Amino acid sequence: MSSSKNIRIGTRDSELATWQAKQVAQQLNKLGHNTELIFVKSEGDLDLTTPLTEMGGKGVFTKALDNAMLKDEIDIAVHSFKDLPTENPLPLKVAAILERADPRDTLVTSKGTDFLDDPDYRAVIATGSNRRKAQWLNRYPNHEITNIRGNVNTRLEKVASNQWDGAIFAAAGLTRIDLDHHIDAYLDWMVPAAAQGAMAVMIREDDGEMEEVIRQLNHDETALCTTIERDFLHEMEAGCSAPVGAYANIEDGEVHFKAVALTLDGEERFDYEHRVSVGKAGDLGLEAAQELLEKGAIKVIEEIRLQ
Ligand SMILES: NCc1[nH]cc(CCC(=O)O)c1CC(=O)O
Repeated sequence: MSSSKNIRIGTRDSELATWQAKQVAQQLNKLGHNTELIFVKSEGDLDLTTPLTEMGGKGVFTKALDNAMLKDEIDIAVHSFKDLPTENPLPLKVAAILERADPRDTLVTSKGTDFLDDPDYRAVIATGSNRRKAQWLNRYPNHEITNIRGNVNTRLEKVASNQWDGAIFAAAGLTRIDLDHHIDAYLDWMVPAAAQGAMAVMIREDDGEMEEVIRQLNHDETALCTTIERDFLHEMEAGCSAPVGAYANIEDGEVHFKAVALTLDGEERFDYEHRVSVGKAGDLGLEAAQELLEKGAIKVIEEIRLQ
């Protein structure tokens, strides 16, 4: 591809999405390509009142960018990989998965974390995610979860104004936009969302020229791990609103994979944990889903369908 033509990078206009798109622009600039950012508003950003779990779930943040790409208004789209549905019927594909940042969930509090040690304190914790809600209630059964929407900045303001005891955020989101000083605790015990902390770059399926450029940005280890996590999610037929977590990482040539599915009230959980050599990790996501469904996690999926 000639380096004089701009690569049109489509992104949502939130601070986090813009940061991520700029990151991709920088990497492309380093490879000698010119770039421009094109901002596209998504349904998920425009409607801030409907709970995410009721917005038709799949693709509320990605549909507008998909359409812009299909109409040839942009060449590539940058996404938080965890926001991308595992099923994509459109003639679009992921051409690169970038190196993952910190995958952990974190707690931001209004008055410190001491309340976590008081078993009688009935804390109110804000999150819009069923995965975070179910895992939190599993660990802190007498706490209350309140639903939230809105971008990272609005959610932080509400914690600061003491409306809640705390709210849960992805470490990667806060760190990328320099707000990680708000983090009061890293929730190492919480299993992250599939692909949390990773970015994906999408292209038109038939755009071979762009594919050659973009695939240079791929980070192989991140791609292997997030593929296992998303295979698991897909095989569970769980969708992004399910109380399901999945996290794979590579240590000493082995893939370590953890997956969890919980009932929405957090009372029941189904856990999977396994290590295999990198060469044998291809089917880990599928195996984990089959094992958990057999163990009883099918009820988690049925519960989410009835919602
Ligand atoms: N659901 C929105 C969303 N999509 C990606 C991130 C953070 C960045 C990432 O996980 O890659 C966030 C915010 C959050 O979960 O707190």
